[in-house]
Amino acid sequence: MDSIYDCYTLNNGMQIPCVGFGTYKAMDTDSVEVTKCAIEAGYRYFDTASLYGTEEDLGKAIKESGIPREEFFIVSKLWTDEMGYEGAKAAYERSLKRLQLGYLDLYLIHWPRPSAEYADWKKLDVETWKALEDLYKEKKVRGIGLSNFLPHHIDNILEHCTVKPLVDQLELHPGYAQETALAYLKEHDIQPQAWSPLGRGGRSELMQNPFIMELAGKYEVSPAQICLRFLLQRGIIPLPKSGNPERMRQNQDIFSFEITREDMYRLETMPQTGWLGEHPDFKIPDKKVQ
Ligand SMILES: NC(=O)C1=CN([C@@H]2O[C@H](COP(=O)(O)OP(=O)(O)OC[C@H]3O[C@@H](n4cnc5c(N)ncnc54)[C@H](OP(=O)(O)O)[C@@H]3O)[C@@H](O)[C@H]2O)C=CC1
Ligand SMILES: O=C1CO[C@H](CO)[C@@H](O)[C@@H]1O
Repeated sequence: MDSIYDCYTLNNGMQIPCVGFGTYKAMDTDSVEVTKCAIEAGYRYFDTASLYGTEEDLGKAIKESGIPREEFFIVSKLWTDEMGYEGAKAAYERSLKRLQLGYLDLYLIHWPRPSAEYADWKKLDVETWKALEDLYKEKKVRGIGLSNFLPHHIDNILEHCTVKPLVDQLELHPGYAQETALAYLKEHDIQPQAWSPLGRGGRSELMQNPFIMELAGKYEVSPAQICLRFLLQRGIIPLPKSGNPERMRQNQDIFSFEITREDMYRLETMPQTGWLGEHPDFKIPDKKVQ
């Protein structure tokens, strides 16, 4: 991988860029401007969701960029209150409408269950997946996948599917390595993607971790670049978000250095902070908590 334009090949033969741009909280600033800025910085892969409230502005920025649609890789996700066969199909149409696009490159189920107490999640997941399979078979979407699905959730999908998931988007960073989930994804040829790859950045625990800071000094890069390069070298697609042009640039400047095997091992085995966001079985986000 030499640049953010380089791609992995997914299990259906489709190409996916090795770095994406996250749009959650892009609404905190002017998200059309933020997205335009990210496009100018070179990003073409954008991650959104019906939850984020960024689909309309992302669509607007794409349109106004004048860059052909095919040069972008656009991913959205259906929220927990849009699950079920009919719910998922209708949600896809709403996302397309907000984005003003004719198709998405990937459409994902955002969470495997609507709440920790929701007992019948297996049935709901399969019904939702069937809708995504039909969208895929009808060629309305280029690819379909999962988000926040752990091995036991994916087992259920694999038992009932006719189309295999292409990707799974998980919280992944050096403080939360998720080895078991990653080994499972590798075994099943499902591409891992990292949400909150910077551990939510800013002055977070991860950005101030002494070992990450030591490596940043050694490689003459920032702590954020260490986190992103670490994911890249593990074959994981990071989806960093930034509203700041300098940090947008910095987050894609991760191809001119290589973390040694020894330092990779130290990063892989560093003390874990655990999950910072939510856990797919214990702490499920509420749509109102944005
Ligand atoms: N599937 C899912 O359930 C989830 C998916 N996601 C996706 O993943 C994306 C990224 O995750 P997110 O939670 O936003 O967290 P990130 O780990 O990407 O961190 C974003 C924060 O880091 C700051 N930041 C960005 N670049 C740098 C840098 N170089 N140095 C220091 N700080 C920096 C940003 O501030 P600033 O803007 O000021 O630069 C922002 O506050 C989301 O936008 C979304 O698309 C996220 C959560 C859950
Ligand atoms: O995608 C997402 C963005 O972050 C939110 C807050 O952690 C999550 O709930 C959601 O899944």
